[in-house]
Amino acid sequence: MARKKIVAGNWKMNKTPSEAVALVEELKPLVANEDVDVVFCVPAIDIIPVAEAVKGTNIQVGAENMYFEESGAYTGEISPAMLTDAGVKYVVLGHSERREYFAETNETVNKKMLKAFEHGITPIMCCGETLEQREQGVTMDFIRQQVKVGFQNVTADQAKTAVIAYEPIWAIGTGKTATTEQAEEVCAGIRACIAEVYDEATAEAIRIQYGGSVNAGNAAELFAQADIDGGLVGGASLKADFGKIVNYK
Ligand SMILES: O=C(CO)COP(=O)(O)O
Repeated sequence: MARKKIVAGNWKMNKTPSEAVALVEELKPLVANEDVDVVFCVPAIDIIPVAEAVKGTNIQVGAENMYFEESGAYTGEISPAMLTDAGVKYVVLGHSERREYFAETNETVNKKMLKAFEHGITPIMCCGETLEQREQGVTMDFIRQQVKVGFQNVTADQAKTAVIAYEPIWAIGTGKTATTEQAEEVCAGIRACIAEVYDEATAEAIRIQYGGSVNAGNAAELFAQADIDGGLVGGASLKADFGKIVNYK
């Protein structure tokens, strides 16, 4: 069975609540496409107004991070129950920016993965190599470790519903997209890794996105690859171009 494509915008630290609502209103008609899962992953403070603004549309709301405890003395953090109560269906975990600036590790990503599943939130787990790692020829070793540790104790049934985003760090926000061949090669490698950890059925079901300078011009070719099931889009998710990416065909 063909996997349904999933195109998610990662707004990062952009848009105040009122700007967020205005952007949703602008994008709503442009992203109407029932053949694709469309997700807006937005800053925590924008989640409630965005959830309200997307009511009655095909757009799902995602968070950009989440903590792995239920509640308590964790000043500044957001719990899984807070997200689900606000209508969140997806959460981006382990984005390279969180790994670089906020000390996220494979182990904390794994704890968050387990919590997300427990609460019925679909994780979009990010992985990806640095330029140095690519040049050293260790891309797949590094990514396999991110995936294997990130999925520790995740069941096959849970893994089947998960999303993995392959985002080469050197392609994020740089305008430098991985070539279609490079992107497909790694996404196929991630699927093979899932097949090893679980089984073929899980590898066939899991959705793998490419992220890193996806735009209206390159989406169609990237999403046509056998192992690329959509995209995680940064910069281009904040403008009308996102509609063209969702309607890439
Ligand atoms: O980090 C990304 C999405 O999570 C990619 O960002 P850009 O699309 O701006 O390169």
